[in-house]
Amino acid sequence: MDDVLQNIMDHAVAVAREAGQVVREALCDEKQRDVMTKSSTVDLVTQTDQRVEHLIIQSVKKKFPTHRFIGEESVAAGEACVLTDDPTWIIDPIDGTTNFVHSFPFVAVSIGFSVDKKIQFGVEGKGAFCNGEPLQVSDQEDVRRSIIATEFGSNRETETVEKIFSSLRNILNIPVHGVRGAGTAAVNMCLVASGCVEAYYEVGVHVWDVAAGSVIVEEAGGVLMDVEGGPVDLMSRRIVAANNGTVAHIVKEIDAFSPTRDDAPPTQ
Ligand SMILES: O=P(O)(O)OC[C@@]1(O)O[C@H](CO)[C@@H](O)[C@@H]1O
Ligand SMILES: [Mg+2]
Ligand SMILES: [Mg+2]
Repeated sequence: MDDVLQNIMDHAVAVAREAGQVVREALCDEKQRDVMTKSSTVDLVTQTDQRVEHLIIQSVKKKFPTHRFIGEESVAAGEACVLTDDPTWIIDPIDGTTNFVHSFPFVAVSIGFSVDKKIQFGVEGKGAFCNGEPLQVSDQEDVRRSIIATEFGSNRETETVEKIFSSLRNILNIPVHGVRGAGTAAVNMCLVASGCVEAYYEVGVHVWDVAAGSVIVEEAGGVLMDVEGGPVDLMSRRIVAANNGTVAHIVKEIDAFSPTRDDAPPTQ
């Protein structure tokens, strides 16, 4: 990794730790978990999400004034969600806000950094690490001996819920050892990277949920795919992250659909 990128990554790690501390403290303070809603009554946000995103963006802007941002809460406030070739920080200040609101203790501060529309950190084969320890995906080749992670998302339209359950039924019927969900895409992807689960899939994620996790999975030796096979498109809101190409064949069991893309022009 060149010095410039290393410098950017060091800053990302430092600001993620600072943000994590704010989230940790807010978990113990009911007032900081006061809930508001966004696209639906189950799409939650708190002042802490907004505060943490602000903290990260201000900190980065000070050091790298020309860089661009895609932040979950900035997009919710009306900013464009467009990935250009420019250096861009892709931020989910709290991935797992529902967990956070309920003190269910799995949340992540998710920060990805892209240049030329490619997530950069780790792409040079330097590996993925958790507190200095290298991460490695599971070597399991048999999907029947696998744990698969997924989520139910926040879209409760009948047709969407039917498709989610249809995929889940197909996967359970393989049969797999188990199905799990941490309530956060970023944590699910880190679980794939650390070998605790063999694969994670979801339709309905956003680019800020998966940008950082995608490179962590790849650097830990895993593969990314679209839910119908083929290359993943981080703006498509569909993802499969697996330990290897064999387990990634769960794509055959997924009842795929196409939510509105993250980079779709706003409707008038
Ligand atoms: O809203 P948040 O807490 O940042 O995102 C969390 C989450 O709902 O986003 C994904 C679906 O959009 C799910 O994987 C995950 O559970
Ligand atoms: Mg999220
Ligand atoms: Mg979030």
